[in-house]
Amino acid sequence: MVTKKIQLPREVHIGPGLIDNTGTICNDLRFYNDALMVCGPHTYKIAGKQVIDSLENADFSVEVVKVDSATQESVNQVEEKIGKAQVILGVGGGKIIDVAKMSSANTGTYFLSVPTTASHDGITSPLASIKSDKGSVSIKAQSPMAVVADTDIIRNSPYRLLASGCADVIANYTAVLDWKLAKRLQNVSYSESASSLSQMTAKLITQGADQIKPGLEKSTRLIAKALFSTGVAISIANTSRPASGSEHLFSHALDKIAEKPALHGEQCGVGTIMMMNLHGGDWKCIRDSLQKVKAPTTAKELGVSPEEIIEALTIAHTIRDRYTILGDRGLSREAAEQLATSTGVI
Ligand SMILES: NC(=O)C1=CN([C@@H]2O[C@H](COP(=O)(O)OP(=O)(O)OC[C@H]3O[C@@H](n4cnc5c(N)ncnc54)[C@H](OP(=O)(O)O)[C@@H]3O)[C@@H](O)[C@H]2O)C=CC1
Ligand SMILES: O=C(CO)COP(=O)(O)O
Ligand SMILES: [Zn+2]
Repeated sequence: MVTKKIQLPREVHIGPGLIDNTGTICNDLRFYNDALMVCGPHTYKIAGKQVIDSLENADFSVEVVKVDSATQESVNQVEEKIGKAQVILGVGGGKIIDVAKMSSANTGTYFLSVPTTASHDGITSPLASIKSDKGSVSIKAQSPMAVVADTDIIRNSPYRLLASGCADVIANYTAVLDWKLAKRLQNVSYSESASSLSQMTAKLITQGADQIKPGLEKSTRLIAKALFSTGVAISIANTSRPASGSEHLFSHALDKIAEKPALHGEQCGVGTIMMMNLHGGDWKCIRDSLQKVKAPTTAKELGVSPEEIIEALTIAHTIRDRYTILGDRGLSREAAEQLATSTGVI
């Protein structure tokens, strides 16, 4: 009988003003004395200082590492500062959470996920996306012991980041189609429950798209919960497959070649339009949902050139050894141009 281990967050705290409870949440988890906080230059000001105050009020001594990319160098930088810390807190967007997640796993330290926005579905997942010149790899790290999601901070984050989070969830549609295809053609390991949870979560966003508005607590909660449950799907699958397929390969390719890439979720959303077209599905419905939540649907809105879109489409299949609708040979230049044109992306 095949055995399986599913790692999930132990506690998920969501609500307004929760950031000030970070110290007591840590104590309740039996963490004391030393903590290491990872944040970015912006998120330090937005939430980092409050996290430090809360931890110091709970008698922690806090070390801080500021990083600006989700690279191995950043992970090393955090690991060098680990000292006697029992817990690493990632306070920020996706790249900060990935660096904290990876360095905590490498050093046998616990991890707390403190999202300052709802832009990506790595908040609760056990995998970290680490970047290098060669592209992006998805590495097994660990799930957070707790998530502390302060909806005041998330609600007040730039709406563009929240729309990007919606698009990262909408990408689940093509990710699941790619996963099913890979199961049929390559017999890859597949989980029906992870796949169903991922699809159902994407539906929550597309069916609720009309209600998603900037500044609303209710919208913030909907997006955050959708990102959490996508993370749970990733945990169940033990691979990012339920949330990352050809549309993500396209986004990772853009990150590699574009002069000024857009946000992760934004690129994945545009990728979903095109990959859904390749799957023969209802790509117009994907585009309309993205438009409703005010996420980009064109190269112009992403701020990348038509040429960069075409190039990313032609190299996307080389990014990872992950079978998708792009097949082994990927798209020819002509096919890529036709796809981007016929879906209105360029
Ligand atoms: N592990 C996983 O399963 C997953 C990982 N990812 C990864 O996550 C990353 C994408 O995450 P994303 O959050 O889009 O990008 P970033 O982490 O790059 O964050 C984007 C920007 O938003 C800023 N920011 C964050 N919160 C706030 C706020 N409250 N107010 C103002 N600015 C804020 C950040 O500040 P600062 O400069 O201070 O950091 C940063 O400049 C990618 O690297 C992607 O691969 C995505 C999905 C799943
Ligand atoms: O972005 C992700 C899911 O939304 C993580 O997936 P990757 O495996 O593509 O890094
Ligand atoms: Zn993603």
